[in-house]
Amino acid sequence: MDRNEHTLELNTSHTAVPGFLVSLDGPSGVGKTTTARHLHSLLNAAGHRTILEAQPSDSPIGELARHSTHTIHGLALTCLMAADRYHHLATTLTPHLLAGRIVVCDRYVPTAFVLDQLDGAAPEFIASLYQYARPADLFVFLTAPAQVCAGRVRGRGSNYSRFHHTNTAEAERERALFAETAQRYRHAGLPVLEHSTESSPPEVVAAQLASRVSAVIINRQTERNR
Ligand SMILES: Nc1ncnc2c1ncn2[C@@H]1O[C@H](COP(=O)(O)OP(=O)(O)O)[C@@H](O)[C@H]1O
Ligand SMILES: Cc1cn([C@H]2C[C@H](O)[C@@H](COP(=O)(O)OP(=O)(O)O)O2)c(=O)[nH]c1=O
Repeated sequence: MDRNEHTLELNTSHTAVPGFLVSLDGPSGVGKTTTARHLHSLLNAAGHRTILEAQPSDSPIGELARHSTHTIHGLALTCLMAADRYHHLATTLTPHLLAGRIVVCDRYVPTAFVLDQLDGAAPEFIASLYQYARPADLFVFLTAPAQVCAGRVRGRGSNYSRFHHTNTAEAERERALFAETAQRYRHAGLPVLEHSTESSPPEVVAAQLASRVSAVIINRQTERNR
């Protein structure tokens, strides 16, 4: 086992907490925000008390992080994103989870493994930085080919972040790092679900994902009630 896998495995006491954290990660333009919104509605409609959150968060730290990718680089940006993530966990995610809610989070720690590496941070450093962050109960990785993601980013417009890749070569580097990160998480025994957004419209992608996510939530609830 290498050091990253070890660090990823350390923190598993969260499974005793009543709520359920579903994270959605994947390359820019893959459809995280669109899918997360649909998933939130579908899970609520299915009777799960669900909250929609996103990272960077809407706190002052998150707003600074979101709009600083052109002015803050490297380890400074890595640490700013981590400060936002720990603050978001303490002030928002953990209270919702303790109240037994399902939280859908648009980006979580897996994004750090990709974007912070693109900005020069070593994976060992990223793993160590997040050793105290509660793992998600289900890590969803949305997938699509790089040219599809880059095309969607171009079509969406309003690309204020350095990580909104419109160029297929950059999008491919990002896609490959997300695939590697999903593999790293799987290897560490964490619950990973990969779901393609390539060939179906957002409502269909989200409906298929909602039924996969619901099954995992119900399974967890059954285990807890045993
Ligand atoms: N399944 C899909 N099929 C086609 N287009 C999609 C799909 N999901 C999202 N989109 C579109 O792709 C663009 C990027 O989606 P968005 O949710 O903003 O991605 P992300 O949050 O991953 O950057 C948006 O214009 C959105 O409407
Ligand atoms: C959560 C997170 C976001 N970011 C960057 C990626 C995003 O392009 C940027 C702004 O986030 P956001 O406004 O949510 O855009 P996106 O739709 O791409 O998620 O912040 C990081 O660099 N590291 C992180 O850990």
